[in-house]
Amino acid sequence: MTDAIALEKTPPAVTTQPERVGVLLVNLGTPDTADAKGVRVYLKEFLSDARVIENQGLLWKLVLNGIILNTRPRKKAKDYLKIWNTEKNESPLKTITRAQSDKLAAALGSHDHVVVDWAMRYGNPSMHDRIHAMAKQGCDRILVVPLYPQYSAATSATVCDQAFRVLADMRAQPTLRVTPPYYVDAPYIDALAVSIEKHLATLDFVPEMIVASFHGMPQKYIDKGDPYQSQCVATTEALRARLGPDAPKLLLTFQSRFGFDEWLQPYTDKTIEQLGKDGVKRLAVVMPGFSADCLETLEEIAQENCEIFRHNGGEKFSAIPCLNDSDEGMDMIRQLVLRELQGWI
Ligand SMILES: C=CC1=C(C)c2cc3[nH]c(cc4nc(cc5[nH]c(cc1n2)c(C)c5CCC(=O)O)C(CCC(=O)O)=C4C)c(C)c3C=C
Ligand SMILES: [Fe+2]
Ligand SMILES: [Fe+2]
Repeated sequence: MTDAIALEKTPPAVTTQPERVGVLLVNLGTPDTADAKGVRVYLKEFLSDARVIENQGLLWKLVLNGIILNTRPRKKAKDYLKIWNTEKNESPLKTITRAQSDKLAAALGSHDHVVVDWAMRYGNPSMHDRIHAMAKQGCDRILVVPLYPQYSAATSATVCDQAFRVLADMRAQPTLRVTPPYYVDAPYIDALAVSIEKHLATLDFVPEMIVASFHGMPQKYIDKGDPYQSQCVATTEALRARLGPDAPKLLLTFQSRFGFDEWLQPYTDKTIEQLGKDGVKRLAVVMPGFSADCLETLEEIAQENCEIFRHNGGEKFSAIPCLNDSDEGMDMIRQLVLRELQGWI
């Protein structure tokens, strides 16, 4: 015997609109406002996801609701304010993801039955709203594009979970495809190399080395089988090979540790501190795992880690912008999407 499912009455199975194909770019999410209230709402949704914090037991619920959500939002709101896009009154992650979506739509303009849109896994615009909007526009096929070059259950998998959750109460479901991780795809590695070379050419110094800093995760998730770390290693090796032997040495590290567990090592902040102490004077940092600049790149790396480096003897520091909506970054997304749309357009 199966439980009854409350299927929605709309949209109708037969639409008068032509069949369309949706392409939905999805990034992590970010608060709607740079104040404690906005950050609290966002963190509650984010940190209540069992893909992110796997043990959602009573102890975690007490820690989350009793401590984290009462202390972290105020502190983090101050950090968000430092990087906030005041013109649009939104977080940079939203501004950049929207720009990526607009530019991809323009690049795919010749395919007039393709609808490009963007969403956030946590917060707004929600995947629920954007998938329903696509269905209403007649998209009976949707390509979901998690904007994470390296797969992890905490990022890519939760996007898939959410997409299928949204479809769960639809009577006329669109067919879904999801782009795979692209951590060693040539267009991605090329785009990273070009963006690094372009950025270094704008500096008044040559870095002695480049730190390739990826978002970290608890070591125990890797021990249980998450392939994230090995994909970060593969990206770094491919990038090193692509940059060639004359480029500054590339050093792999992991940033953004959260909580008391052991996270992937070496830690970015400790490495940068040590490099300063060891006499390195000129440093650049690239963040290949982030498709768009965000709190973790603009505040944690470009501000906090720059301070750490200078405090420990470093002199020149530069955070290399993420691929964002740069020409090379957009060309990479376009190629990825066109490859995965094969047979649909
Ligand atoms: C256990 C907690 C976390 C895991 C696992 C995690 C993995 C992970 N995150 C990103 C990308 C981003 N994370 C961002 C912010 C952020 N991440 C965590 C925690 C975990 N992330 C928190 C609590 C926060 C919020 C800020 C804070 O309170 O410290 C962001 C930036 C969002 C923004 O608004 O700008 C991104 C992007 C990846 C790729 C990843 C898996 C490897
Ligand atoms: Fe994170
Ligand atoms: Fe952080």
